[in-house]
Amino acid sequence: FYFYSAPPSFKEEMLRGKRVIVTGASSGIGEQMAYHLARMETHLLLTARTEAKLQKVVEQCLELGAASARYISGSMEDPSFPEVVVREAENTWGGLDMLILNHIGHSTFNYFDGNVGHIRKLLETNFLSYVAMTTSALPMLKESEGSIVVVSSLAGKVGSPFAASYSATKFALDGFFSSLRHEFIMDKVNVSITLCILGYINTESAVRAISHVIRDKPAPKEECALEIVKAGFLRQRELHYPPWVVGTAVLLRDIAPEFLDSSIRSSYRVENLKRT
Ligand SMILES: NC(=O)C1=CN([C@@H]2O[C@H](COP(=O)(O)OP(=O)(O)OC[C@H]3O[C@@H](n4cnc5c(N)ncnc54)[C@H](OP(=O)(O)O)[C@@H]3O)[C@@H](O)[C@H]2O)C=CC1
Ligand SMILES: CC(C)CCC[C@@H](C)[C@H]1CC[C@H]2[C@@H]3C(=O)C=C4C[C@@H](O)CC[C@]4(C)[C@H]3CC[C@]12C
Repeated sequence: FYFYSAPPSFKEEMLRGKRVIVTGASSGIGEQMAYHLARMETHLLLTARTEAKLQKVVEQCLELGAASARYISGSMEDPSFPEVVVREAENTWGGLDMLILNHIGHSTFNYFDGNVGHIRKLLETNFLSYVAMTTSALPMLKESEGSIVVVSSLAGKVGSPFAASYSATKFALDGFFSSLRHEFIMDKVNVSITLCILGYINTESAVRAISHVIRDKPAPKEECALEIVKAGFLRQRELHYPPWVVGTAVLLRDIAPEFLDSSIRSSYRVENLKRT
């Protein structure tokens, strides 16, 4: 009840003129967040690797009413790229109100194949780049008393088969950002950190990866994106979306872990998984 009781009221006008970075904005949930933020008349800096897609998303954002919209393309697998993105925001706006960390590198949905090198790369993209962007953006966020939004997953709160590497990078986010939140509060740094715990969402890449193995119906990416933007702006500690699925799983994790584990295992159609 504590988590899902009605949050303080949110009005779209509240975000007008805010300066926001969205990573992984060329598709899926990141793209949808960009559209919501555009309608709310924010200034947007979008990033991902694929320039052609970013160009289209930026055009659409301008049509929807963004105060301004631009992109910078590059890979978060490159350890120097996070700082490049933040510099771009600094040079164009001279400040920043919200940092939305959402991108993920490619991972396959299957048995762990022993590829340690892949985990190392995935940690760079899914975890270290989040830390690096936060570090570079912190002076600007302190000044604006802004917000950091970290997009994670149910697989970052409970273990799930066939996503071991991915899950490790998402658990790392919880450890790092939940510690940092304590420090901000103790140090009177007024920058909020919102950790978003998402269940299965109907983005193209997720549906392609798991629809043959998981029976559950995915939740809509448009609504998911709006809930993330709202939670970040309202400076909520965590977002659980969809609330019922994620709320139940997180609760069961602590009071009935073996029951949760067996329900997770039985939600997979393992026979449809091709061993690689
Ligand atoms: N969909 C789901 O079921 C769930 C999603 N989530 C989380 O939601 C977030 C968004 O997921 P979703 O929208 O489904 O993902 P998508 O695959 O749709 O989008 C991923 C984004 O990241 C970008 N990206 C990929 N590789 C890199 C890279 N090396 N460097 C920089 N950017 C990169 C992609 O663009 P490009 O290829 O152009 O670089 C794209 O914009 C993720 O954090 C994910 O973990 C959590 C739980 C469930
Ligand atoms: C109570 C239980 C039934 C809940 C089980 C939840 C399971 C089914 C859900 C919760 C989070 C989901 C994963 C996720 O976060 C993101 C991705 C990345 C995408 O590119 C490929 C799919 C993948 C691995 C999802 C796979 C399915 C997961 C584990």
